[in-house]
Amino acid sequence: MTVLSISGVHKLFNGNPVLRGVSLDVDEHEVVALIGASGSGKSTLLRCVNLLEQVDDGTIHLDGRDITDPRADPDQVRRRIGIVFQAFNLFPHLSVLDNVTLAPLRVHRMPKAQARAKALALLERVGLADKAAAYPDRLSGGQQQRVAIVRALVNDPRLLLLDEVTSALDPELVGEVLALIRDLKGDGVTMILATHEMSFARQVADRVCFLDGGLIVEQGPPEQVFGAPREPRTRQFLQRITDAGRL
Ligand SMILES: Nc1ncnc2c1ncn2[C@@H]1O[C@H](COP(=O)(O)OP(=O)(O)OP(=O)(O)O)[C@@H](O)[C@H]1O
Repeated sequence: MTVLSISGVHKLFNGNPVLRGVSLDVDEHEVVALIGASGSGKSTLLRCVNLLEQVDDGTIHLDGRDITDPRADPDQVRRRIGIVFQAFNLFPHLSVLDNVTLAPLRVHRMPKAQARAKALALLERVGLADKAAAYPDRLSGGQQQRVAIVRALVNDPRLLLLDEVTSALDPELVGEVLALIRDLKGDGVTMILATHEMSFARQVADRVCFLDGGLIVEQGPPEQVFGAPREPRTRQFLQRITDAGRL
């Protein structure tokens, strides 16, 4: 079953095309990794899916509904599509629990007891129940990022978008976030992740899409894209990464 259908999406910034006709269908329980050089449009694509950016052309359907229709309610859409960024963006003046329940309570009008119970269950699941009352500055980067992931999951989204979620972490903290994402995959969470970590894409993705110049140039199972890339541009990109010692 198709959860997300991106069709012919174009996005321009100041007249410069950043997405040039991207089409991508994501199935339920599928994990899709977006790879590509800096500036290839990975973040912009995720931001369009979450309606943080408006597409200039094309459509995006979630469960068959056109979310790029101007009549679509962005708050409703964002309840169904969680997003986690490289910078965890937790509110420093709110406890972990309040960070997680803020949007459900303020934006989505979830009853308080339900939001609390849901948040605590998720924090328990990611091993952070004992941090519910703590403030973000008392947490490590890896813990903060796990809280940000919990915050994105608290509405039981249909789709989770992960934008470079390990890039701001010290290397020794990356593992705990990757382990959580692998667990979520095991639970059947549908995800699109943009990453510079090829080993991560290789380990968790069902499908890898290589973006170049605002287009998906090649896509396939990780073993094919990494092991036997068909397109010269994919080969060049992977070669550069290998030369930099990052593959
Ligand atoms: N709000 C904006 N205004 C103007 N230009 C933007 C904006 N957001 C992104 N861009 C430009 O769009 C292009 C694609 O950026 P994007 O962040 O989507 O790439 P990316 O593949 O995610 O890169 P990275 O891997 O570095 O995160 C870049 O040239 C960037 O400078």
